[in-house]
Amino acid sequence: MGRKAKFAEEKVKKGPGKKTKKQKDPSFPSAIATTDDEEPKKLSHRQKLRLRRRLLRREARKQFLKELKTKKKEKIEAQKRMMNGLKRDTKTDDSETGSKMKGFHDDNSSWLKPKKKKLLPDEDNEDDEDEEMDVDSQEENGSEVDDSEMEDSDDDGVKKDSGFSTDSDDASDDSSDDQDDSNADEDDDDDLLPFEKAAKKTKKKHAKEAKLAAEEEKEMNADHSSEVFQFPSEEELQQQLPIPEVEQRIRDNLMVLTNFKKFREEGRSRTDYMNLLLRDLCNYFSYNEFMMKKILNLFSLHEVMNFLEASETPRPLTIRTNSLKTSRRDLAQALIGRGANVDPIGKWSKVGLVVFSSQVPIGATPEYLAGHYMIQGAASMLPVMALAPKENERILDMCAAPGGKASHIGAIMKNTGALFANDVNKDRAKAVAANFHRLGITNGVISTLDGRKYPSIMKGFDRVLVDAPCSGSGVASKDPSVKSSKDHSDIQRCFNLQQDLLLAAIDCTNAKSPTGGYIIYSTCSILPEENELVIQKILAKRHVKLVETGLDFGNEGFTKFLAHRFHPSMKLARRFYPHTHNMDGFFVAKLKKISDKIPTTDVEEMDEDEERWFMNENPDYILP
Ligand SMILES: C[S@@+](CC[C@H](N)C(=O)[O-])C[C@H]1O[C@@H](n2cnc3c(N)ncnc32)[C@H](O)[C@@H]1O
Repeated sequence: MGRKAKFAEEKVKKGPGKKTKKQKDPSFPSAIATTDDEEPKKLSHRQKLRLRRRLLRREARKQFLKELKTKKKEKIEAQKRMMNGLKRDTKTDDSETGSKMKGFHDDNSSWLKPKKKKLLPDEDNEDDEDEEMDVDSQEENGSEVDDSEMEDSDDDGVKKDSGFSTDSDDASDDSSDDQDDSNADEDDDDDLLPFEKAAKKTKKKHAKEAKLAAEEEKEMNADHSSEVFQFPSEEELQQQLPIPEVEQRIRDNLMVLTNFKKFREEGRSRTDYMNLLLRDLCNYFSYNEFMMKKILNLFSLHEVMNFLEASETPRPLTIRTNSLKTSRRDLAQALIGRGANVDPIGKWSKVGLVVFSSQVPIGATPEYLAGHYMIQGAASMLPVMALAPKENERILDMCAAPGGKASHIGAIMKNTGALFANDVNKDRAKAVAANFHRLGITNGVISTLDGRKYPSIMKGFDRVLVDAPCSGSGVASKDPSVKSSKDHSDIQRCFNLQQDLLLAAIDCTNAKSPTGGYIIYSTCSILPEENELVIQKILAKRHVKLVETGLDFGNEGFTKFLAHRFHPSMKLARRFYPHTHNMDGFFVAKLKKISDKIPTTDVEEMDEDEERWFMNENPDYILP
């Protein structure tokens, strides 16, 4: 039966029996310890907020766990695929030719995501992206996911709440509040019955919550305009800020620029803010103004940060299997046996491997010395894939040193036909010879001519690769000097040489080749002056057309840039970026030679256009 609760009136004690001495009065949860005449409790504003947060957290946790599960599954499947792929490699690696591949796909989206932590907030989905990146790296390290790593601060300011706290977390939160109250009022409440105590406590708690909610609302409605970024005074601008403060100013400035109407300071123009941003970005990332303006012109405000950040970190170490000597599967097994952690680059390449870690220097393994692989950036494999060499062809690599791409061409040709590897730099050409020797390329002819003179010496090639000398604006992570050493005249010099080399390459190509008649133009620069503009000029000067590269990923070439317009077929070219593809910045265009005819174009008009590009020594950027 149990004992009766003392609901209303105090009953006269009949004397303390054994049981009553032992047991305390029964207590009741606050929810039922109310009298009928009390109104049903409504949720306070704060309670509603908590409830909403709780639901959101629960939802986020569910979503996160789901993503984690999918990722794990994907990783396992990728590993299985890799092993299957590697099994297949033994049969197919040797037939690594463009003819069998219809296009090069990029299904390794996870690898293609740079893993660097973001410096500045994204416009949208920032949390999602960060989380994904964290998960990636955690998975890589094989560590368990720890909720505590996803903490966000609760706006009650009491404690840092786990991002995925459960109801019980909140309950404990509440109970700690209760604890405080009960301690304070303990003495006063001695005379009260337990349910009265509970009701009092609940009322107090609601009052406290109502107060907090009112404060919160007041805070929300408060005028925060004074907290918005204050544009620095002339005096402040003269001061050298510590780097963390420059970073903060970039953040704040970006916030103003992305919501200019709302946050701008009276009397300040967008140019003022952009100039400050330019100055701070140069300072923070160590660029000169010239290069930073070029970059600001290329990307949106949001993307520019991603590009700059990605250009600060090295790209993954990648190697290309030399299919003349081994298969990717055997190479992977050999390197794994030496303590390396390797994975295929992705579906788009049958020969590329990413080296995540290695206990031995990857440039000094017995396999390396035996010529089983070439250390080569992922992007460097793309121009050769676009070239799609065939066996028994005559192919020219006009700017070949140190021979990474030339040896790739040789391997695909299976040492048949003839491979002419040229480079004007005699010292660098020695590296081509050394690499050919190590990798077992036996169909190579090495020369050290100025590529511009090549057509006067030899012509009639089925395919020509022009991996042109360039500013290197896409490889700042490898060579940071590009950030501060290049100026207007360097870019113009590159443009002139690139144009001349490409013209010579076209003149060397046999338009009537039964198997080819193709020219690949590539650079490790992201500047349109060295890419689309070069192709645009060439389209007017030679009878060629742009064709598909066969690379199914990469951004399209520009058909317009600032006030300039390029040929619509320019979209067939491909652009690769460190922040988008986790590769060096690269440009690849494929041309088909139609005939030897030289088009008659209005040269004067073309020169004027060219002048417009290069006349301004310090071109202004367009405000995004
Ligand atoms: C981007 S690198 C080539 C990299 C090479 N394709 C590889 O994959 O290893 C450009 C090369 O062009 C060469 N070069 C510069 N001017 C040249 C010219 N006028 N004729 C031929 N080669 C030239 C440079 O010596 C440099 O080695």
